[in-house]
Amino acid sequence: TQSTRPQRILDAVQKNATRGDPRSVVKAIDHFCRNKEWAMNVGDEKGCILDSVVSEVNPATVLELGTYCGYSTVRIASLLPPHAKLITLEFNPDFAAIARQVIAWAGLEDKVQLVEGASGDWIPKMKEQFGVKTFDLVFLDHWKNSYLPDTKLMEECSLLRKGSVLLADNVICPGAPDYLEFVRSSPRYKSQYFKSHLEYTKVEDGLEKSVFLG
Ligand SMILES: O=C(NCCCCc1cc2ccncc2s1)c1cc(-c2ccc(F)cc2)cc(O)c1O
Ligand SMILES: [Mg+2]
Repeated sequence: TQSTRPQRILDAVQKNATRGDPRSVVKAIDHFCRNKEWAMNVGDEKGCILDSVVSEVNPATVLELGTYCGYSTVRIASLLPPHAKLITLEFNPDFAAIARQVIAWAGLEDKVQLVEGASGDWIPKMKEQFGVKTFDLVFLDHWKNSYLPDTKLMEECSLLRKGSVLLADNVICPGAPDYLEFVRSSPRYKSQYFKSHLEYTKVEDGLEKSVFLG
């Protein structure tokens, strides 16, 4: 039967990465997506910026919106302190099934809770379902036109505290113009743009880091 791209990414991980070695999982996916088939992982160039923000924040609680194959999930979880928790939401069940296996191959299943469903449904249930008070870091990498409504929803659900960091992928390509305008003009956020490139290409893209001021 015809395999899907996420399945081919998982195959590349299982063939080329070492079980329990997150860096080898990241390397295997980047090699596959750069040399065989493009895929919408945050990638190595923006991934380094992601790593530096995660290390700087040193979060105890992380929310990732948009898991895909688990590439950024593995990058983030591999940098978390012991007992820290990452909740990642994925809408597509086929992507979620592959991501679970990629996260397991990296040996990070104890740090990661993968939840299947839509961000708009799950954000209001975070506290009651997962005992989360607030998120120290949120990585936005899901539907680009959901970045802004979901950020407002997280505020309304008191999931952000003074100092919570939002890091958004793809603010240039495919783009999230309404979100960018909001976080850059709101007095409740301190925003900073990290210029980079669309994963595995020369096209401009970047990450927007926005600190919630409370
Ligand atoms: O759409 C992208 N990413 C979101 C996929 C949507 C998956 C979702 C997850 C989820 C979880 C919870 N609730 C709702 C949702 S919806 C995306 C697209 C490109 C791209 C760039 C240039 C192209 F020519 C073609 C694609 C690059 C990227 O880095 C992306 O992240
Ligand atoms: Mg992305």
